[in-house]
Amino acid sequence: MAAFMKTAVVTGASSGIGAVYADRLAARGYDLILIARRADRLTALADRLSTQYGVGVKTLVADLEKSDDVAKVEDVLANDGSIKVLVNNAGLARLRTMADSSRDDTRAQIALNITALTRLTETVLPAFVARNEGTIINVASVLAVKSWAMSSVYSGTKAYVLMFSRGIQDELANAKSSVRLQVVLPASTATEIWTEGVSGIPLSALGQDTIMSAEDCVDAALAGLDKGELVTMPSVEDDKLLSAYDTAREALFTATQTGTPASRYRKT
Ligand SMILES: NC(=O)C1=CN([C@@H]2O[C@H](COP(=O)(O)OP(=O)(O)OC[C@H]3O[C@@H](n4cnc5c(N)ncnc54)[C@H](OP(=O)(O)O)[C@@H]3O)[C@@H](O)[C@H]2O)C=CC1
Ligand SMILES: N[C@@H](C=O)C(=O)O
Repeated sequence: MAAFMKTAVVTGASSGIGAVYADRLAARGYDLILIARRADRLTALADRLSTQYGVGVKTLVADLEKSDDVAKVEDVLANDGSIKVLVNNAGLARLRTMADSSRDDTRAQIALNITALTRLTETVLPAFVARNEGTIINVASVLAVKSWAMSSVYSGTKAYVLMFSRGIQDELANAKSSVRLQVVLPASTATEIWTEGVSGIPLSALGQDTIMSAEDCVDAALAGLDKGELVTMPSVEDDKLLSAYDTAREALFTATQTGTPASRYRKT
């Protein structure tokens, strides 16, 4: 039975980008498991999506910064063979300098953006690989390739998401697997992350022409998925920039494989 059903899991579905993923995946006929902390938001979204699209929607209230709650989610995911898509979207930004950051802010970003995403990926990946089907979408950020003075920890977590995803993509390609992993790097998107209480920066402080709607972001990301992209940057017009970045990265890595110190470091 599970083989004929298709369920998508979306973390951080109670607002912003995650809520739009939930909507778009429901429109594509997926039953949903929606995860976040705010039960009221999840229930309201579940009611709307099940009515609008006629899909089954379950909600799972979990604080993914907490190991026990992640374990609860892992348990659900590990025992549901109908899961075909995991959107690792839940994320937290605390944009402030290290001097102004608390250790709790740092811990929370690492726990949610890195640890929970890794654990949920580890949970679904073996079953996807065994069935040779399934899609993981990891939401990183353009701040995976750029660190500001105020984004050291956040950028570090998103660089992890990018590199973690790229390694798994190589692994899947080497195994000629049909399992897909797409990593999405949104730029500034109009969501609740841009509030004093979350990132510490209100949306009004950003260049207004740099902000994308969450709907445009997710629709572009899904268009990238449909095109077979591994890395999708919804706001980048010139896609050659991404291939140039990858080429430079590969060239730099290859140049490290010499076994000898570079001449500028040798005593003359
Ligand atoms: N908006 C932007 O400019 C950009 C966003 N991103 C990334 O997009 C993703 C979605 O963020 P966005 O939609 O913008 O922001 P929102 O703040 O609107 O959404 C964040 C989602 O994550 C959930 N979440 C936060 N903390 C936890 C937690 N401890 N446990 C479980 N769920 C949690 C929130 O739900 P709840 O509070 O109910 O738990 C909410 O559903 C994040 O990974 C973010 O880093 C990347 C680049 C740009
Ligand atoms: N989520 C944003 C910062 O808060 C970003 O990634 O740009």
